[in-house]
Amino acid sequence: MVMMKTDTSFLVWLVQLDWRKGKVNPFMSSIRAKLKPRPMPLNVFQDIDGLPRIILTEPTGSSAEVLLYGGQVVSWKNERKEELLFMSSKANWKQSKAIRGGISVCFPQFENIIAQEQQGSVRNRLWSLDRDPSPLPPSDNQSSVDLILKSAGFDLRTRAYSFEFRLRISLSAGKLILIPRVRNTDNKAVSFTLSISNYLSVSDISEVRVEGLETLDYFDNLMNRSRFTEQADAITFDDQMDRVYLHTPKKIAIIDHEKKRTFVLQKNAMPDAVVWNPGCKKAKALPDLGDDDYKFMICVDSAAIETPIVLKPFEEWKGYQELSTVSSSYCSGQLDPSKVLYGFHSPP
Ligand SMILES: O=P(O)(O)OC[C@H]1O[C@H](O)[C@H](O)[C@@H](O)[C@@H]1O
Repeated sequence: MVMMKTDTSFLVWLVQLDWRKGKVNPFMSSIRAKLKPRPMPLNVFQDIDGLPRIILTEPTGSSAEVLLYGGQVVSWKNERKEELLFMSSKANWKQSKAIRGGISVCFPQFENIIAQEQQGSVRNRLWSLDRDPSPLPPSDNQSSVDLILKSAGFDLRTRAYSFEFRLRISLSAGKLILIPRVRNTDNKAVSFTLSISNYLSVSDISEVRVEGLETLDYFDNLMNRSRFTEQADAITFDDQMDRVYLHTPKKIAIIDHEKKRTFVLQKNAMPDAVVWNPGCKKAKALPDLGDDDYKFMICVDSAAIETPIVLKPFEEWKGYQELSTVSSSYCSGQLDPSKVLYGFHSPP
């Protein structure tokens, strides 16, 4: 038996041998296949509600959990095992409705066109693992997962067209990245709106400021979608809020004074941002939200709402969202929000 120093040099030798023979030897091919570095298996398990759940981990100790149901991220913990996403205390974990909390995709429409399937139906469907995420490189199975939802067998009713929705979810130290892609697999042009709905966990909504949206125009969903211009220096919350901010900068900071933590949301190809907190009254009216849960959550979503995305047949749209956290001491005046939003240089 020939012993080689490394698997790689042995493989090179096998390839050269096959090449010299001008044909593929099945015996050699099977040895080669066995020696090929195998990707680590995905960490998938069934939770108590029978929902397949994928656990992502990375070397500093942070983790994320993703459900095939809805392609939804239901947990993101930092290296100190603190949960960063909000999950409703009354979330419905059965496969019938969207799960209130975590990060979900609202597609192919943001508005509530069909009463039973508010904000798009992809969050109420069982996604699959995407074995071929190309042209993205294959993902590292420990810290990344690729999901796909194809419209085949999918009753869109008001929007009967075919598409493939791919979603890569990647975890790294202090960061959670989502790359949504939509391919039009129909033979006609299609249009859609979407949002990546981020339920962030906060200490107390009255202690939260959202920065980066000042001076922008927004639609107020609580005022029949009337258009206003933001006058405040930062968004603060003392009641229900439901707004779509238009043409936002690529970075938005969500500053939690009490926790001394700032979430930084960075996004691409999704020009709008939804800011939602149900406040006390609406929280009581939502059957899958605890009465006091509104205090501990804020939704800041990456979205494309004002101008629908139009795809020609077989064209693909690709978005990007990155969530990260930085510790902050805003209440003691140490955090300069412009540094969080624009780095250490002043905005141009
Ligand atoms: O109850 P859902 O369909 O999950 O929607 C929850 C909320 O999502 C968004 O933020 C919308 O702007 C709100 O109008 C809506 O109430």
